[in-house]
Amino acid sequence: MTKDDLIAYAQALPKAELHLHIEGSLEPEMLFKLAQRNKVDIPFKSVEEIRAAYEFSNLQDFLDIYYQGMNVLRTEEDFFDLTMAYLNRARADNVRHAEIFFDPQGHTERGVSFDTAISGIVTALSMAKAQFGMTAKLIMCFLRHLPEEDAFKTLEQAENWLDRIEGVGLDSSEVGHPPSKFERVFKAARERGLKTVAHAGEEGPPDYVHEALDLLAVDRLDHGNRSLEDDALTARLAKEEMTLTVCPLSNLKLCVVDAMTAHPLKRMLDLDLRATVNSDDPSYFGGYVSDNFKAVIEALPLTREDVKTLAKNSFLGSFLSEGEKRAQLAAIETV
Ligand SMILES: Nc1ncnc2[nH]cnc12
Ligand SMILES: [Zn+2]
Repeated sequence: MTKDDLIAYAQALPKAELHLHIEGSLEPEMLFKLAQRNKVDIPFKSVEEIRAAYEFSNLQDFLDIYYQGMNVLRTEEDFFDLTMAYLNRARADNVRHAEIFFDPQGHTERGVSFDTAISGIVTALSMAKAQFGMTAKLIMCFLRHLPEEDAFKTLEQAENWLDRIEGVGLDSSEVGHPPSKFERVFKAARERGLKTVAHAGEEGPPDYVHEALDLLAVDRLDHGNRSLEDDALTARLAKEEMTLTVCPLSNLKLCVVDAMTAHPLKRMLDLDLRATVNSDDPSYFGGYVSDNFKAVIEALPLTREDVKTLAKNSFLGSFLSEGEKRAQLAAIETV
C-alpha cells in the first residue's frame, strides 16, 4: 500500500476522537467574527495576523494565546457555534464519536458563567446526535496552574450538570503542577461517578504519569509521551491496557518532538501501548484528526495494520458502552 493509499484508508476508517479541547477548535475566522459580534478588543487586525501569531516554542507559549483567544466566547450561542463547527469538521474526517474537553475556569474567571458555557456546548452535542448520528461525551478539565480549591468550586458548579458530564480532566501548564496537587478533588469527582483523565508526560516527567495512575486513578492518560523514558512504567501501561491520547501535530507545534520523523507513535505501538491519534487544539496546531493521521503516515513507517489498530484503539479507549464499542469495531472491519 502506498502512503497515499494509507492516508485515504485512515480517512475512511470510522474513528473516535478522545483528546480535543473545544476552545482549541476556535478557528481564526470564528475568533474574528465573535470579536466583532461581541465587541471584544483583540490585538489583531485580520485573520491572517491571528494565524501568523500561532508560532510556539513550548506549551506555555501556546497557552498564553489560547486563553487570550477564548476571551471572545461570551454567550451561549458562541459556545453552540464553536461546538457545532467542530462536530461538522470532525464528521468530515469520519469521526463517529468525540470525547470533548472544556475548560470551565477559562470562562468563569472572566465572568462567563459555567451554565452559559455548558448550555451552548451540550445543545450542539444533542443536535449533532439528532442530525447526523454522531455521539459525544463531555469532560470538564481543571486548570492545573490554579489552586485545588478553585477546582473544588468548579466541581460544585457542575453539580446540576452531572448527567451531561462524563468525567473530569487536568490540563494547562504541566511542569510545577503535578497530579498530586489535585488528588482530593479527583477523589471527590470519582465519588460522584465521574471518569477521570489527566494530561501527563507531555512536558512533565515520568513521575507525573506515575502520580496520575496512582493518585488520580485515571481511566485514560492524555499525551503520555515521556512515559517512554521509564521502561517499567511503559511495561505497566501496556499491561494495564492504558489508553494514551497522543496528539502528533500538537507535539510538533509545541516542540515536544523536534520533527515528525522523531515522533514516538510507531514505537508506542511496537511496545503494545494502546495509543490513539487526536488533534488536541486543531485550530492552533494545523489540523484535525485526518491531518494528524496524514502527518504520522508521511513521517513514520506505519503499516496498514498499525493504522487500523489506531482506529480500533480510539473506540476501545473511549467511554462508550461495550455494545457501542463492538458496533464501531465491526464497522472498521468493513472498510
Ligand atoms: N496540549 C495541552 N496541554 C495542556 N493544556 C492544554 N490546554 C489545551 N491544550 C492543552
Ligand atoms: Zn490537550
